[in-house]
Amino acid sequence: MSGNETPRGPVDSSRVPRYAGPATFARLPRLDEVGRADVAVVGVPFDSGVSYRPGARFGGNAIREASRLLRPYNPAQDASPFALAQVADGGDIAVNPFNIHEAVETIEAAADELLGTGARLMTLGGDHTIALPLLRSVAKKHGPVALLHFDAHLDTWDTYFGAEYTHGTPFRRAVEEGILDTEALSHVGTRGPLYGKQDLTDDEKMGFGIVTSADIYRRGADEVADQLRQRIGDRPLYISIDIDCLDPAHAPGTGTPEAGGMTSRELLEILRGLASCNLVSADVVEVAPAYDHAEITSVAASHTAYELTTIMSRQIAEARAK
Ligand SMILES: N=C(N)NCCCC(=O)O
Ligand SMILES: [Zn+2]
Ligand SMILES: [Zn+2]
Repeated sequence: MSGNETPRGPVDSSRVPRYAGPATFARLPRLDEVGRADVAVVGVPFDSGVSYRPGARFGGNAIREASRLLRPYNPAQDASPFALAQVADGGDIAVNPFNIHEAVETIEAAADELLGTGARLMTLGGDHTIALPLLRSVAKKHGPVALLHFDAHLDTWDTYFGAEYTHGTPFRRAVEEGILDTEALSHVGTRGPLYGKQDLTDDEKMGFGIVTSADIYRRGADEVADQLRQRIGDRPLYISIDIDCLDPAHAPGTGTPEAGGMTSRELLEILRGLASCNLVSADVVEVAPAYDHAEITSVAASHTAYELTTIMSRQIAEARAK
């Protein structure tokens, strides 16, 4: 969309019931229907990097299904994200499930192509392995980026069974590759048992700060968001959200659940508190619908992607108005 075209929004739910027709994210047009987008929502059906329960390859489509109920106006951010900018569903990146190295390359190349059109990416995973190629691509465009990583887990481990590309290792690889701005890296929602204390020492050496799920409970979402915002400043920011950052009560449909997590309300409120950050792209990963009930997890993930999309759309509209 150029500056003065009106974005094409979702299917009108007062004319076509929201449960009818194919499920694109938020019932938005497909990318090939609008030509180009300011925000491209893409699925990455890949889960060959998991260490425990598989099934996140089905996450993107589960989120799309759950997102049928999203409405066009977001009161929490006082914005109509799909009117402010062209948001479109770019479909899935087809990746090889039998060759992780090839899959990682395919994801990076597809992200390069989409970012090359000027779009920001809202990626629906897939397991957390996919954050590495996405960050590589984003860093090619913006240089090393600030990272907010919402997750029960650190995902800065070194290898599993000798494998360097897994869902527990993307952020160590990213630090090694110099694609993250090590002055502005935070995990949010961290909790649960580790392999040893060294995990934390290593993680700190890489430059990460940690806001545990207990910190969020004690200090509240607003204070946490303020602190994160200060650390990030106006750096280009990537937000990676592993849905297992939520308590299993709020997100049972995931592969490596850990008790004692934040609520979906806390996650959404922290994100809203980051609305002024320069969000260049984001992902929501690790939704595994086979373990879900009543779409609890995919509803939470769809609202999470909606808040992230709203932040990006508002910034695109503001930049255009200048
Ligand atoms: N990224 C996610 N969801 N989990 C990583 C867990 C790695 C482990 O099994 O220790
Ligand atoms: Zn996790
Ligand atoms: Zn993760």
